Amino acid sequence: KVTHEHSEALNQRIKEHLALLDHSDPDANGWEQITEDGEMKVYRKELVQDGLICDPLKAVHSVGLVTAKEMCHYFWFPDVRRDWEETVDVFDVLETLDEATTINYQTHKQVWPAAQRDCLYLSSMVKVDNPPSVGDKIPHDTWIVCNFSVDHPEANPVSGCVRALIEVALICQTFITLPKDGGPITRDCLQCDIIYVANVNPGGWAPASVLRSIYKREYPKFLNRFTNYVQQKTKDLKLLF
Ligand SMILES: CCCc1ccc(-c2ccc(S(=O)(=O)CCO)cc2)cc1[C@H]1C[C@H]1c1ccccn1
Repeated sequence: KVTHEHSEALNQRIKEHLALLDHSDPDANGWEQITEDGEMKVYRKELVQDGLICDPLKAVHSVGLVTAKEMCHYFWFPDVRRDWEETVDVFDVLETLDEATTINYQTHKQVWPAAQRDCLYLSSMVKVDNPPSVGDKIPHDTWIVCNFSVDHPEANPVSGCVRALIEVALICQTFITLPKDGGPITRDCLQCDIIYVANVNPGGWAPASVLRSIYKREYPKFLNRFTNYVQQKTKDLKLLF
């Protein structure tokens, strides 16, 4: 397995994010629920670092009809980013490190009165081989996409943008309910549990009220839009495990 210069950092972050699979009760540990929409619950912590709003965000969700690999694939796959991302203007893949790892540059639509933000990050999709089992449910497969800020010599930043720093993970697990009649596994047998975490450092000052209202509005919208997108995209395709 060929590694790249960020392999160490990636593996370290995956290890840290997988600790989330212990499904420690998000209502504990100081998480404040900001949204509930069906199976989707969104939590945040209020965190100010160097005067900047860096609220950690965590969302848990469970959706039918799709597998963990499909969810992670469409979250990672650069070619479809624009189909579901609506807060991103410029999006470029600067480098492809391997068949599941790219370095991306993107700008986010400006939200007045904050300056426009851009992000330069590594994005990698990894299958988790021996995930910590959770309670009595045995996942069929577990996949993770990690997006975290890196430097890159070829970044040609859009002038005027403030560089935001991100630490994001999407962890997905497929649970299968075998059909009673012993028939083939269809999409109706699938349930995909999702844990999404995002730590965004805005990189420069922005009004706390503006940032917190953006996050409260944008994260639930993005999670609903993205999960619906994957269900639509995969409904007539063979199941991808
Ligand atoms: C001042 C901070 C600006 C800002 C920086 C960064 C991000 C952001 C970056 C990456 C990811 S992702 O999950 O890795 C998907 C790939 O794009 C999500 C969010 C969002 C915002 C702001 C624009 C807001 C927002 C919040 C939530 C979802 C989408 N957009």
